[in-house]
Amino acid sequence: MTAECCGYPISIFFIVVNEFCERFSYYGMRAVLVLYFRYFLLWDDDLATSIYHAFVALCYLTPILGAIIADSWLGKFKTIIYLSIVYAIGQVTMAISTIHDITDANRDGTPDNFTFHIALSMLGLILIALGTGGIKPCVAAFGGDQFQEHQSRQLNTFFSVFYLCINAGSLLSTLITPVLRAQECGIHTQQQCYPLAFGVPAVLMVISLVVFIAGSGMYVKTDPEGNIMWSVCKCIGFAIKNRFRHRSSSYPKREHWMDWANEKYDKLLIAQIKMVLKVLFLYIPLPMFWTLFDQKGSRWTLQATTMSGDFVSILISTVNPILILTLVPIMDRLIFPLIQKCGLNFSPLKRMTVGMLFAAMAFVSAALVQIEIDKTLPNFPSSSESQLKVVNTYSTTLNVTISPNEHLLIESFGVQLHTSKHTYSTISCMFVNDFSLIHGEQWCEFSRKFGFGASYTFLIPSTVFSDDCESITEVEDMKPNSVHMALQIPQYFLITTGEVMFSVTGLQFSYSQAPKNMKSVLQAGWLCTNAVGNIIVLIVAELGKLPKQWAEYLLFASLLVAVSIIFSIMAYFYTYIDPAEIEAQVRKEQGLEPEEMEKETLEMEEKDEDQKNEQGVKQTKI
Ligand SMILES: N[C@@H](CC(=O)O)C(=O)NCC(=O)O
Repeated sequence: MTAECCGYPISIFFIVVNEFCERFSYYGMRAVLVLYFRYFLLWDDDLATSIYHAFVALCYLTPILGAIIADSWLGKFKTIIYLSIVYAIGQVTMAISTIHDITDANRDGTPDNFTFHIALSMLGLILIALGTGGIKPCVAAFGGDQFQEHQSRQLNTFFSVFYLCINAGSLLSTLITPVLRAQECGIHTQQQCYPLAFGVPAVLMVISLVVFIAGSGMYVKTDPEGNIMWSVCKCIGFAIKNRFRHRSSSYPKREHWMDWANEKYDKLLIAQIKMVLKVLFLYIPLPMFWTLFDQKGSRWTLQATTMSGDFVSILISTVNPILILTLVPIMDRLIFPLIQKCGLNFSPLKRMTVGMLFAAMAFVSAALVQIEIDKTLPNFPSSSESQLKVVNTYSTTLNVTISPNEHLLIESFGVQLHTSKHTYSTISCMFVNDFSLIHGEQWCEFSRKFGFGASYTFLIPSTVFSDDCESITEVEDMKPNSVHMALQIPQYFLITTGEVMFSVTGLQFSYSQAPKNMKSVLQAGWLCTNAVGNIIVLIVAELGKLPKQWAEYLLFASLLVAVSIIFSIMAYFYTYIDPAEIEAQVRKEQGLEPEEMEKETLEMEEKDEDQKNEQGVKQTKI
């Protein structure tokens, strides 16, 4: 019997605090990672973005490794501890790799040996990906293991609270670590403080580990049952081979193709594999949701850069966790109970379908915003056009004729300021409020707000300093961004509502439909849908360039609607199961472990019928 508080096992307190600290560590490090690549390692945008995406994809591929280790070898508890140690070492390695003084022998403020910093940071990132991905399927499943049969309502609430902790950690760290980076620190020279920005997440990871270990005495720990993954693969392989051997129509058909493993494998294992395969089959369309969802970090952020509003990047990266923190309680406490009161069965798979439709609507909203933005963007010359700018400083209007077949020779001008030889300069700046021209003791100052996205040309006559600053003419080549970024709020609201319906429910569903010894494996399968979704984004971004961004948004929205229709059909034919009951039935048929079975039957009878309805559970025999 585990210690309880308000109907919840006390041990889950340690698990949710552990998750909060771990997610703080992960998202905090991620918030400054691209900046570190760009401004510390001095990589270009493309390399920085590619390595960043490769790292994120790796983080969602390693869960399968963690699940195999947990379910087959070490058990969830030990796997979480060992991989958290690897994770913390990775974070510390990463933080050390950002100390510029280590290789700054000439003390000029920049590292002298970039290879050292690159090698150390790559090692750190690999360890972090192994750690964060490895523990990810185990922590949620381990949290679920703490609940007993009669606590199914509390179990659902746990998954929501778990998701809240993820987003609280993400929100705080996304706000804090960029501020830490902006501080100055160093031994020989003062530079932007990357060691602090990466060091604080490393400390949080150590705290996360300590909190998890502190709860040791209270956890329900289930032992791994041998190398389950290997047995599963062998059993599936045998069923396929056996089916092929008996392909002639003279052999009687079997109810399920996995029944062709009956000759050699335990009925219980076959029943468990059937449960897992049914859920994995249902996962096939799911990556499409993540394909859209993960574009909020790329396409939508880029969209925001063409809109007006200050502090865009900080606000944008926190909109999602802020909305999650508000929407999860509203959904759990208000919307879902209300739907249930109306007598509607809003089962997990229906919620996930509706979640997908919300994500599709978010992309329609993004397309509408894009159409508004496009109206305000300047027309850039296409690959078959040139653009001429004629600045007429003559005292009267001139006619310009352009001969269509004439070839233009475009000269490039020097771009250095403060030298009299150069006549033309281009400066791109952020937050320009003051702009001064200085010539010896004389100066002209322009003090006003220059809009984001705008481009200005200042025509300076040769007489300016003998005449006066008024003779300078300012031309607005490109208008400032005028579509306000507040217009993005509906799309963020829609995608986050979709996330709550899809992701939180998917997490619960993956746990509830998995046999006891394969819970982490199914969590890993669930996380893999995210990795595949990210890979689709990379492929589509590379291959399918549509001429108009809004058209691409609509294409993604239509694809997700099509996928959600397919998913709803698959979901219609899916029968919710209670894995424990099926396992007990199989054991009964095998005449095994009577005492154990009696206990399970008793527990099942005690189950609250209402709680079953809430989950839309229909008992069935596989
Ligand atoms: N909403 C995201 C967090 C974020 O993007 O800030 C989320 O909950 N992700 C799930 C996770 O496990 O990190």
